[in-house]
Amino acid sequence: MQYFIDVIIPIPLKKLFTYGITASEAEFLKAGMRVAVPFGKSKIYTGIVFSIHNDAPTAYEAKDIQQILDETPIVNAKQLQLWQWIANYYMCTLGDVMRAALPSGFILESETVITKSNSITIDESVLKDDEFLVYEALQHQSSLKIHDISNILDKKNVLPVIKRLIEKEAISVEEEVYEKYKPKLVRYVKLNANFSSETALRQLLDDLSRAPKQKQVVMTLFSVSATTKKPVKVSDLSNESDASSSIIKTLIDKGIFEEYHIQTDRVQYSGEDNEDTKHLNTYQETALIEVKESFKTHNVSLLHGVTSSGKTEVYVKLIEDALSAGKQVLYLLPEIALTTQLVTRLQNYFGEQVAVFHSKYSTHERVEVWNNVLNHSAKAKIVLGARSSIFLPFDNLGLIVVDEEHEQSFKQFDPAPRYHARDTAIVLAYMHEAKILLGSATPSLESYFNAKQNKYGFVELMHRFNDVLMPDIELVDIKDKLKKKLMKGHFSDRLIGEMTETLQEGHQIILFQNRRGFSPIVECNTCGVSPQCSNCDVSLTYHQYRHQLRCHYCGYVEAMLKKCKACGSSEIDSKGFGTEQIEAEVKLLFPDYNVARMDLDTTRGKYGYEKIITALEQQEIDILVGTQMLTKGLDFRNVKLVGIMNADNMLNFPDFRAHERSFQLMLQVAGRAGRTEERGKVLIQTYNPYHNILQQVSTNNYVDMFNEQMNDRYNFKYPPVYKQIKITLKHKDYNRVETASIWFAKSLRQLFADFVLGPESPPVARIRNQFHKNILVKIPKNQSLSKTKEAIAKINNSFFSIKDFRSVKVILNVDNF
Ligand SMILES: Nc1ncnc2c1ncn2[C@@H]1O[C@H](COP(=O)(O)OP(=O)(O)OP(=O)(O)O)[C@@H](O)[C@H]1O
Ligand SMILES: [Zn+2]
Repeated sequence: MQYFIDVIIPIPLKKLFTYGITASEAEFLKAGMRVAVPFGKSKIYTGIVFSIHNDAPTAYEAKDIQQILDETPIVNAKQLQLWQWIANYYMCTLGDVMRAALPSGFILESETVITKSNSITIDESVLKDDEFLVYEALQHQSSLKIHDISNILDKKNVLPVIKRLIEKEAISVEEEVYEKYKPKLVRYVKLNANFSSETALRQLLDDLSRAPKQKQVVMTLFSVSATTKKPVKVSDLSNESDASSSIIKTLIDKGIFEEYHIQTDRVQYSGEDNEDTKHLNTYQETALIEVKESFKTHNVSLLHGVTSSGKTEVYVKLIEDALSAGKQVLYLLPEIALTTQLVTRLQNYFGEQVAVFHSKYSTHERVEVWNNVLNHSAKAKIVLGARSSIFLPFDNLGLIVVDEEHEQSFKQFDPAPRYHARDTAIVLAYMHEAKILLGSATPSLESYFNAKQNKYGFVELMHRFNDVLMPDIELVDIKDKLKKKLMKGHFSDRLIGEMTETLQEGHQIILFQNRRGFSPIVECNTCGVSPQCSNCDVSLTYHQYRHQLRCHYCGYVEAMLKKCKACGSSEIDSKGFGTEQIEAEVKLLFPDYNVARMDLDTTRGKYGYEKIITALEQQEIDILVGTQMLTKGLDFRNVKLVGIMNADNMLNFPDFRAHERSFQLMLQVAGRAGRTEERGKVLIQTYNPYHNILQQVSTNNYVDMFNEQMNDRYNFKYPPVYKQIKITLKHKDYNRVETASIWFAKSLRQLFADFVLGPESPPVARIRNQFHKNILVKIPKNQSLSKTKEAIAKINNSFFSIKDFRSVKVILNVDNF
């Protein structure tokens, strides 16, 4: 009998690839293990075993695998099931999903770069001959590709050697990957078990009466362990008892204390201010009961709770329940909201059971969390993570929380899989028979719609914690202010007045400047030409700080012009305003106060964002100017005033969700004001104070907004009323992409008639020298989504059988909003 495996390879192949294995390999292998497999002429990939069977492929001769890389599966059956759902629903390949799902540390492949490990020096005698050859080569070259190593060793299958070298910590994969891989060990002490009986203990204290310092330390250990019920760090004990570490050492040497180590996670949990969970107020209590009640009839529930109502505390109670039922918990958040603020809050409740999963972590840190979840480690009972944490190897989920569920960043736009983490999490919860709670102060229309349709359970929490009033929101008409000459730069007299008062009272201020679609561009005052990116059809953005012009699409940079390239005039002006300019103006208006700025430029680096947040918390900053980043569920104690510099540019953004998003954004920023005792104040500057959305924002009227927007969605056939698939075609030759997109749209129209829109050139028609064309397919509720996708996939296949179109890139984006 012959044995075969179907393998997922991390490249976009339409089908799984079949390889031959021996009978004993067949016995050993399980789905979810990694194997090294040859592919194409000389490539080797890390693949995941999908299934084991006896059917030889008919279209090709199965090659043999090179090597088995795992002893036990690193991907479980539920994950493989989820991967299939994603590939199917989002119209991509299992290879695409695999690449997104696995931390890159798990995927060795031909393109992998190997470097010398710089952390330790290796005892060369432990290296086998082939290992030594590679190791030595790396003493002379800074990095090697896998095929270089193949050449050095003169054999094809080099992955086992590399794997051994990694295990011996002699090499690193992809520079940063292994450099930080050194578990941090923290010293703890406990009382030796010999003294656990009361008599033994009394005896010990008697014996120690002649060593009062030591006795004191023993007593402190007692009281500390009694209050925290957690492991006691040597450092904490030394602080608490005011004793030097040498006294603790004496106690350890005498066998009275036992010393032990715990490997701490990368995100340090500072067990110091160990809080018991807070008591819920009556509103929260009611909401909690209602959520539990809704879970009796629904798997998914939506918690609509106004800003600062204390949704987090409600989640905490639900998490406690899931944990005590022995289940795992996933707490999903938008990337940017994953700050120490929330991490610390949860760690105060759940200690080291919380693991954090974040894209700013090195792949090795991610591998570590992966393994902790896989092995049911006590350190990963709760995973707090961004989008990609839905891919972790859970096998026993009891609860998923999706906080800030309206956030757009849960959707991955590029590359494939173009999945939405909230929607995928719902499927994940279903597979585990777990409950899932979506929470937001400003729910997405689709979730609220589903709740109204009773597809989801629905719970409201409409009171701020502490009974603080919702902030007072005032609209300031800048057109009128301009006419009356009451504007200084971008600041109205109202805003300046409120700012002055707030600062005098010792409170802090947040100024919000939406950047999207309104970046500062440069224009020649003489001929009106503004410098364009040479690769993309957009104007370059002016960055004052570096005195540069940049393209936000491709990253192109040039120095700021001295003269207009078109007419040579030196009268060049910057139009529009970004955060930088607001910051500069504030500094002039309020020279005696500390001003800081938070946007993509100031928050690079792993902790860039957190540094600014901490500075604001510590009140080192009086006025913070920032973009969207400011909106993500942050909790500040002393911010009293929020200014929204210009509401109009977000409202006018060409997107069917622009109004919904503006509403969410403004209410979220407004929600940062007045979260403790005093009511906060929000000023919104606008040219159009009668705009419905602004009226709805100022009265905090979600329901009005919902009804009005839903009306538009019905009328114009948009989600959540219709489903939507966007097809983007790209090519460097405009004519080719145009012909191709016309062909594609025509084929679609034969099936879907009026529900096909386009092809259209997007507002930015050329990016990185590629021309784009978009086609939109709208799918009414009564039309089968899966049949529609099948039909599109078929058209896509015929498309690629046309020779002229083969070089055109086609992107399918399901739920592209
Ligand atoms: N039961 C409680 N006891 C004590 N403090 C509480 C309680 N509930 C909430 N708080 C405090 O109130 C503040 C707001 O709570 P939280 O951050 O959970 O609100 P939220 O609903 O998540 O708001 P947002 O949607 O704006 O993020 C926090 O500082 C929190 O510590
Ligand atoms: Zn560009």
